[in-house]
Amino acid sequence: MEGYLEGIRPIRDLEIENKRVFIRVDFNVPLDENGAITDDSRIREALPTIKHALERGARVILASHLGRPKPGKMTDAELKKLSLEPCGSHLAGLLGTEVMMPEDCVGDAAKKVVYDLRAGQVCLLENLRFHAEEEKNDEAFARELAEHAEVYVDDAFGAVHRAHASVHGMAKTFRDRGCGFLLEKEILALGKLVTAPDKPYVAVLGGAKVSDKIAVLEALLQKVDALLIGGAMANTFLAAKGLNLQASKIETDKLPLARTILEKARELKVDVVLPTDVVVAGSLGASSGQVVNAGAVPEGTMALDIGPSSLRDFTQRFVKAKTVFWNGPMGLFEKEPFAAGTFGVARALAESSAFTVVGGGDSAAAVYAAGDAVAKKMGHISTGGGASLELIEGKKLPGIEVLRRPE
Ligand SMILES: Nc1ncnc2c1ncn2[C@@H]1O[C@H](COP(=O)(O)OP(=O)(O)O)[C@@H](O)[C@H]1O
Ligand SMILES: O=C(OP(=O)(O)O)[C@H](O)COP(=O)(O)O
Repeated sequence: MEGYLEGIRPIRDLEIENKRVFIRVDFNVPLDENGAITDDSRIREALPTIKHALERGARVILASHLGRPKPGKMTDAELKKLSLEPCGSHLAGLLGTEVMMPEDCVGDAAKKVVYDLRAGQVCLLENLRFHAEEEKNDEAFARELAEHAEVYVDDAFGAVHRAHASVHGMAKTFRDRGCGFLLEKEILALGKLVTAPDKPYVAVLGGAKVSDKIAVLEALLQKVDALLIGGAMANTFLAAKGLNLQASKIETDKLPLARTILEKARELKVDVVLPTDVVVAGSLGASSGQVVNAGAVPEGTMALDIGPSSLRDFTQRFVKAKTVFWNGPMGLFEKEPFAAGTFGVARALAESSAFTVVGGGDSAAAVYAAGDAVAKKMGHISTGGGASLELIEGKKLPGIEVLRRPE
């Protein structure tokens, strides 16, 4: 896996005893309308790094963004909904220790909490994006954040594709900088898919939009032996092959691109497997669906899931595979009548002996929704949606590159 971790020191090699250690985490978790956390996996995944630092007597300063606040353009009440307070309280429960929470990430309030920390104590700064300077990678803001600590650790994989102050600008000011256990695990798992995947390598792509995933489709074509396409994305490909998908979600402006991708796949001898049957209904809110041949979608209906034959075709590909990457649901899996394809792929991957990597976003949520037993059997479930796709595309990510040190 040479390359991806080169020059990056893992936290276990950093001297952190009694030091003030800034750990950038990604606590950008989904919240319900009452502000309760609906999926705490990003917080749980950061625990090994936080515990490691606390057990070694570090003074731990955690920082994260939450959502996309627009400081100056949102009311105080709207901003308050994006406070990290629920994450801090939840973390305190998971750690069984107090988590101090200053009301800001910089300024006197933050400094007081940070400088009063004793060895083995932890604080969580307030949402970094309450300052517009965070997303602008503002130098002065980055310096203010950097003043909090002597060591910088990035464990926020979900945000490494952002050149923001807490991920990029401040990191380069530290001689002692490195990655946490989560970031290391993500880089190892996803980096292996880019550099040396065991073959046969199968990619399963789904979700709503071809346009969001063009770059990753093109990058994957260079690496994989088979590309299985489901979800609304498959509709566009089926339509590109001349099938009438009726009222299904299709990106008509992407039909030429889908044809180009199919052509390229033929040249590269990559098998593209599209659904042969689909589950259709008259509307997104329908209480049941009907399985039909992909070439016989009835007028006025839309394809909302892959059908059982398609699921069998897909599953068969996992049997011989040594590596599988999955991103994007196979259908409208949030609705029970259209969830079988997505959960079926999740269960089949759990049973497969291949090294299975699930890209973040909806596919990770679907794996967790399929149950603990399914999630535990995956090789790796990424905590980053956008970040995992950009890494798979082979892009250099600012939050990773900045951690490299030449010596
Ligand atoms: N056939 C379909 N018709 C309508 N919506 C679909 C279909 N297949 C998938 N979706 C929807 O696409 C969304 C996920 O798309 P996307 O954001 O591209 O995936 P991801 O978050 O995994 O990258 C889900 O909300 C899912 O319900
Ligand atoms: O949730 C995140 O991204 P993801 O939805 O692509 O996984 C990260 O926390 C980054 O957030 P951003 O896309 O608002 O910069």
